[in-house]
Amino acid sequence: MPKPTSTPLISAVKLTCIREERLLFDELSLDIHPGDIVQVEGPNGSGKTSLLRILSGLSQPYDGIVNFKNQKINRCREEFQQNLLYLGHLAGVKGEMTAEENLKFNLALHGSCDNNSSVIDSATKNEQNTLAYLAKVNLSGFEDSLASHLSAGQHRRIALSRLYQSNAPIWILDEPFTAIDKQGVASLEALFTGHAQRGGCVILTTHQDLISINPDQIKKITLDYSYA
Ligand SMILES: Nc1ncnc2c1ncn2[C@@H]1O[C@H](COP(=O)(O)OP(=O)(O)OP(=O)(O)O)[C@@H](O)[C@H]1O
Repeated sequence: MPKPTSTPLISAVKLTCIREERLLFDELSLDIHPGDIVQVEGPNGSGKTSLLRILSGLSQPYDGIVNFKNQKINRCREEFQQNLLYLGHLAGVKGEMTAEENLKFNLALHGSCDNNSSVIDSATKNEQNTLAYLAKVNLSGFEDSLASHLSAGQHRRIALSRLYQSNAPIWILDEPFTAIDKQGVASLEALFTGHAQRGGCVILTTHQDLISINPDQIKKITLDYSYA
């Protein structure tokens, strides 16, 4: 397990967020280190998505700074984005493409996490990878189904396959368990634990408890309207 004294992957310094003239959080500071699993919790509308988008650099805070390895993310945007996997509510699944085409599209867009692909014809390798990732998210047999014809949970699983495809150490995930069944949630929790053990970090929102992750390993950030 990486030492807690390591350089934070992300540090938020005195973040303030105001939406529709409502203060969602004020001077929120946190350090997220390799090995951390951070659960952002709070009622609907309390600002969880807003916080995740700010930490990802997709939205600007009213005040405060987000750093990647002690550097402002605005000053190292490209490097930060290479180190980040952000999955939002919609997560970019294309309904008019099949499950397999969606994964191939993502591989083309974001690349594969297989570093040995240069020794094998990359098209063949990507084909194999795509099928392997579909199997990991339990979508074997649905390769040729249009994403728009799949169930909500299967649709979500296509989005979640990016977790297997990505090399990025920082995972920021907005409601990753939405529409996912119990077994799928358990697999995701195991994936998060493994990712943290390998020196990555996971920042997620969820309305449910993380049941198979050691509670001592979870940092909780609670947004609770206390400033509303
Ligand atoms: N781009 C925006 N412009 C204006 N208001 C916004 C914007 N994004 C969010 N809000 C408002 O900010 C508040 C917090 O929204 P946010 O989506 O961050 O909450 P949340 O805690 O993620 O909610 P939920 O649990 O329902 O997903 C809401 O009242 C929302 O209407």
